[in-house]
Amino acid sequence: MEELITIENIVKKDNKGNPILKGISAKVMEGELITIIGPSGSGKSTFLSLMNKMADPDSGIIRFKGKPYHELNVLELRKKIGMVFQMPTMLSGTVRDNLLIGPKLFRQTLTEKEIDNLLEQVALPKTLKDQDARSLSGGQKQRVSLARTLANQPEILLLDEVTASLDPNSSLEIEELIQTLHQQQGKTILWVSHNLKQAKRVGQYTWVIADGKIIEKGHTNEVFEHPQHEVTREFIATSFDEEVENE
Ligand SMILES: Nc1ncnc2c1ncn2[C@@H]1O[C@H](COP(=O)(O)OP(=O)(O)OP(=O)(O)O)[C@@H](O)[C@H]1O
Repeated sequence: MEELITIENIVKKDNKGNPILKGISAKVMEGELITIIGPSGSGKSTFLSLMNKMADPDSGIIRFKGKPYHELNVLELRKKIGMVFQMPTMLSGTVRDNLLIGPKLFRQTLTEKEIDNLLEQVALPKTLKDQDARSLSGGQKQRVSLARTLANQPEILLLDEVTASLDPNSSLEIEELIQTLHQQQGKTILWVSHNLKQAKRVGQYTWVIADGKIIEKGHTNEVFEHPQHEVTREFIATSFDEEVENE
């Protein structure tokens, strides 16, 4: 399997010069589904935002298929490495209009059949394409948001807490859709999740980010069942307790 993203010792500072990411190195291989967990404020979202060049590291290098990010066209990169966020933002217009946004950036369009296929991939009825996107439910908006990213046929999906704003049923449905994309289409996925049960359920590999560093990475079951790092042990124990209390 090809090495898609290579991350070499990246440091990212906040606007006051304090480091948020303190030297992260890692590799993402084609077809992997990696869940990223860690305490609040540890740098997970910042890390993900560097992966599709929404921000640049202060030092270190990120490569896509061996090519440094700074040599790549940003739009092309974001087409190949798509991102979905916690809060699905619908632009004004219909579901169809929203799905056409990405291709339009490349002076391309989608046929009705392609639109139908995208809706099918995210388990939305075709009839929804003429509906005002802003009138949809939270779960439907997140599906459209996912379909909008898929319209660019990305090789990698970056998911930042994509089920956190959804009710438990919608959350599970989105989770299943993403797993299907991984299993049936072999999509490579980096998935930041606060929900540890979800991170454990869906992950093939898990990275733990704490205080701006990856302190642990490995097969998901290993990381959850036999964490090597004391911070991981504590984080998993306390977070699972909180999740149980919140149910
Ligand atoms: N643009 C910014 N300017 C200044 N500080 C920032 C900026 N973005 C993030 N930070 C800080 O960097 C740290 C890491 O934030 P980040 O959102 O990446 O963490 P996180 O692990 O995703 O947190 P959470 O789990 O709560 O979403 C935090 O202390 C945050 O306040």
